[in-house]
Amino acid sequence: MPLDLSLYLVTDSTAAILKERDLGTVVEEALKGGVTVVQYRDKTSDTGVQVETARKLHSITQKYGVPLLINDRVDVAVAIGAEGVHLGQDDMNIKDAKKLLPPNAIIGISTSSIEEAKKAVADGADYLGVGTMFATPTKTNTKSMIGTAGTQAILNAISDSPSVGTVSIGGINHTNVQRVMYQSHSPKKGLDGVAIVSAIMAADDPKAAAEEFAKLIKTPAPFALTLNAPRANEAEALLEEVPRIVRKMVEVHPLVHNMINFVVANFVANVALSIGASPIMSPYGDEATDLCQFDGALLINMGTLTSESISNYLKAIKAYNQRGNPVIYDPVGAGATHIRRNTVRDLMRGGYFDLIKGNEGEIRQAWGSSAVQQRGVDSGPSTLDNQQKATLARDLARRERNIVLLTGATDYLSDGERVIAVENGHPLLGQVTGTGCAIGTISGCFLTSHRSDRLLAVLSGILMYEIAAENAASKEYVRGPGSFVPTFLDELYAIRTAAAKGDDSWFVGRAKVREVKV
Ligand SMILES: Cc1ncc(COP(=O)(O)OP(=O)(O)O)c(N)n1
Ligand SMILES: Cc1nc(C(=O)O)sc1CCOP(=O)(O)O
Repeated sequence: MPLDLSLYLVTDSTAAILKERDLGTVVEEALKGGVTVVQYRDKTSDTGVQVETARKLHSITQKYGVPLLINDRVDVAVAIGAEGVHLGQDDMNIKDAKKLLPPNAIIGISTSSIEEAKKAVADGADYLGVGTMFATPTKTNTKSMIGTAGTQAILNAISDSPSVGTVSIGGINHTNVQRVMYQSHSPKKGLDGVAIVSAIMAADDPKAAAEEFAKLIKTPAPFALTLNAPRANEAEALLEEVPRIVRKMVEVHPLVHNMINFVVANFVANVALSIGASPIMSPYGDEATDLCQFDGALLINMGTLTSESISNYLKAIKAYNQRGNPVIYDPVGAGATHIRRNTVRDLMRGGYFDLIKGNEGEIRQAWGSSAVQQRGVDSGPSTLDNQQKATLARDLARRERNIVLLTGATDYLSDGERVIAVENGHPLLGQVTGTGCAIGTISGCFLTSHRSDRLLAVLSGILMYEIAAENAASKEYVRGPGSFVPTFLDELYAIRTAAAKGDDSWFVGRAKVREVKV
């Protein structure tokens, strides 16, 4: 029987999940919906009951040509002639199980670390259950929550073993399954499938639930990043495109939905209006289901975080992710408090960000560096040299499979392959609140209007913004931050007006951009 791990059902006979229903009926409905493997998992029943139940399930799975695996109990698998077993780290080891099972039996093993995964591969496992992906009420005594980043690290570590299958388990549902598959992918090895308990077993209609999973697994994530192959003289090649991308953004007149801190909301809305976009400021997560229908971008800026913010952010991220519209994350003050550090972790687990934008301290926190302690929202003294900043931006973008912008006197922008350094801008930008936050909004406008190369889209936005700042600062009547702000808005408006007329002279010879090799 061929092993297709793509939609792997793990049974659960507890009242909370199975309710009053018959296990065999629920499993059969799930099989009709497209489940490709069934694991009978029962941690409490006596051996006799397990053998009887497993035999009944086997008669059902055989009708659908789908393998039945038995959780933990090699003896039960042997007794009923099941296709294989799924073993935990504390169960019988693979070598002993192989002695008891027929030669072609499938053996899977639970793994939550690189060491466990490598050992399982060396011991001859056919596939690995990799988890726990996300927290789940189905199993609360899980060893460690590894998320997509931990899963990707495990896949990377065993990428020289292409024949070993992998499924992710824990908290996977219809909303996150595409992101789990997409963001867990390491350069050489991806997941073969997902293992699901409650999202199918507890569903009112297990057949429909399985059908929906099967469809989602076959379809690429709506936000899947197309990596444009680096070209010779990459920075120059990108620059040629910038004026056209700015013109396009002005024509599209994108909507940008800002969930932004109250300190800067007014300034940021004015920046968006000046460039020709349509801003809406809405911190209310339930509104996102309507707002995302306008196919604009969502900005999450957690500058003035409150106890309600996180659930509102997660609702909005879910709505925009499902629709495939861009989501930008500005983890303001990410390392300042333990609440913000946890929020970064929870939001990154909770949804996909097309762009993560932040200063050095914030990007290091998003990466998961343990020793980040920010004072307020400032980055604090830099501990990284320029090459290390470029590498950090590249590594985070590669791991998250998105775009990362690390801001500073020099901005580093990466899609995980290319790294572009931008040295435009003016010191007065650092004297006004909201100028950094507005880059998130600007990026949203450009990501909405140019979707085929997200790095180029963000680069175009930064250049429009920072060249306008230089133009404003150069006016003789600008004496400091107070006169800079209105002049800056005027200069953004001037570039937007020129672009609308097809006049690209604002850009000629102005970009200070280079490619960084890391
Ligand atoms: C595919 C898959 N992966 C992991 C598990 C682990 O669950 P469980 O049996 O509860 O735990 P351990 O026995 O591994 O400690 C699974 N059942 N299936
Ligand atoms: C059985 C199991 N094993 C896990 C692990 O991490 O090893 S998590 C888990 C439960 C998964 O249930 P649900 O799909 O309902 O979240």
